[in-house]
Amino acid sequence: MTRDLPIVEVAPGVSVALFNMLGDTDVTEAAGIELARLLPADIDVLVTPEVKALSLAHVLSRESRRPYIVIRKTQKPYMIDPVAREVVSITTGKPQLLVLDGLDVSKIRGKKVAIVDDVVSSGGTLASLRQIIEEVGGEVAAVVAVFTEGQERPEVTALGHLPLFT
Ligand SMILES: Nc1ncnc2[nH]cnc12
Repeated sequence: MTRDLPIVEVAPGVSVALFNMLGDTDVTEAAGIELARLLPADIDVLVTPEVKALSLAHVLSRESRRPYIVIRKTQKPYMIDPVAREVVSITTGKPQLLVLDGLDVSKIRGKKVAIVDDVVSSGGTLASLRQIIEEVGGEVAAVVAVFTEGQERPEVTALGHLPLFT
């Protein structure tokens, strides 16, 4: 399976080969099935940030038979005691929020968690996700992504690596 990735400038002097799985059923299915094979057997729950990795988390959940929790980018009125962290992501450039609904805390506390993302690049999102998960008593036992980008990330289980153009 091949895709041509457009080179997009996301900040002055920083360009990425943009990988957007949203709406790409074939890539999402293939990547989810492959990553499910690489998932450690003792993982209890998957945690994913909205929105680009959401359908990947669905496939991983189905394949691994583990539930998944979505960390939102905005706080919703229906959330109970939300846990929030600010993050600066490479593709947005602006500070954004990551918010865990308090209702999901009990699904993470005391559990072995795998973080699921599409691309791990600067690691900003990953660091904030870790903080939220650890703050509510979860253990991050794996990080899985379709691609790492830029620097090498031995702690991330990925299917490939993308260059960062600086
Ligand atoms: N190359 C990329 N494509 C999509 N999202 C990204 N986030 C960071 N790098 C990215």
